[in-house]
Amino acid sequence: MIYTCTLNPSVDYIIHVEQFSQGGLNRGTNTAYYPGGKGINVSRVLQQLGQQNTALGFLGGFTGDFIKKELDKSHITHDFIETEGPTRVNMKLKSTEETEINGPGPAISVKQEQELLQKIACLKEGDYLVAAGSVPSTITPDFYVKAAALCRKNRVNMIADTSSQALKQIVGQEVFLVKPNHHELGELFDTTIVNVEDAVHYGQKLHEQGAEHVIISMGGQGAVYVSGDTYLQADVPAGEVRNTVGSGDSMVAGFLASIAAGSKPEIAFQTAVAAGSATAFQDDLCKRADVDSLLSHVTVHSLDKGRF
Ligand SMILES: Nc1ncnc2c1ncn2[C@@H]1O[C@H](COP(=O)(O)OP(=O)(O)O)[C@@H](O)[C@H]1O
Ligand SMILES: O=P(O)(O)OC[C@H]1O[C@](O)(COP(=O)(O)O)[C@@H](O)[C@@H]1O
Repeated sequence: MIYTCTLNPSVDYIIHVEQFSQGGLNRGTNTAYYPGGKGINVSRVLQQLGQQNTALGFLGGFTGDFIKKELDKSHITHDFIETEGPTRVNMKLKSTEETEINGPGPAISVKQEQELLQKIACLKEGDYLVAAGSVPSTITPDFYVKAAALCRKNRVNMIADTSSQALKQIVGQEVFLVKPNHHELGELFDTTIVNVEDAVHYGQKLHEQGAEHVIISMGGQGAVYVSGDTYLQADVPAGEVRNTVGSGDSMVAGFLASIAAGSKPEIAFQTAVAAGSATAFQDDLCKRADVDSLLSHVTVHSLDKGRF
């Protein structure tokens, strides 16, 4: 069984403004609301790709109700812990540039945090837990480390997609997959990742420190995969980019859906890139048909390990 865990979900509010003027009155041309937060995005794409899963985490208020209704509409099982305050609204402003404003999210009590850890402690051998997104400031900063310890104890495959301090803490833990983007990877090692060589070099370090599979996404420059003796690089297919919010989450879902269906890592990586790009090429997250039609346009090359 696959579980996703979103500590700080969001309603993603997309607003298009033709010429954004800072400090002025701006009127949007079109708007949309999507259930968001990294784990929830992974749940939605997994469902599209035929993998039933359960979404865990914290939700509250009218925004939390919206997310639950949307998940119900998509037939995604969920088991959230209710917060008193409302789930945040993250604004994604589309103008000549993409600007994101992600809120802090509601307060979470120690009791609520314990409740979630108890749910994670009940997962069974062979299950997958996708722990994705930022850790709210009101819970213990090492929440993902605690989750990783429970997963290791119960032989649950943990996937971590996070950034900043939470990513730093997960390094050194035995996890199934980590998927930083190249900015997050650079921040982690206090460097700048400019090319595939850099991505492989630092990806290797994550693998050596406990991550079985490592994917480094590089936006329009494609992605790199590192595990054992397998080093792969993929280019992105051609297409018109409409909205990259959720592309990274779609990659995680693409990889996991493919692995859970019994594919080899090469195919799972190709599916991951197809799913990431399929999301980038439309307003909402990708649909199964989009991923299927992009798959053959994603070229995956083996990289010679001796080069690194
Ligand atoms: N400009 C783009 N063109 C095509 N695909 C893209 C583009 N930007 C992102 N993607 C797809 O989405 C994946 C994840 O994007 P990235 O921005 O690196 O992740 P994140 O959303 O985690 O920051 C990429 O590997 C690629 O497959
Ligand atoms: O938990 P964080 O880091 O604030 O991120 C939450 C945001 O990330 C998203 O999950 C999108 O993530 P990606 O673009 O990295 O795939 C949005 O849905 C949400 O608004």
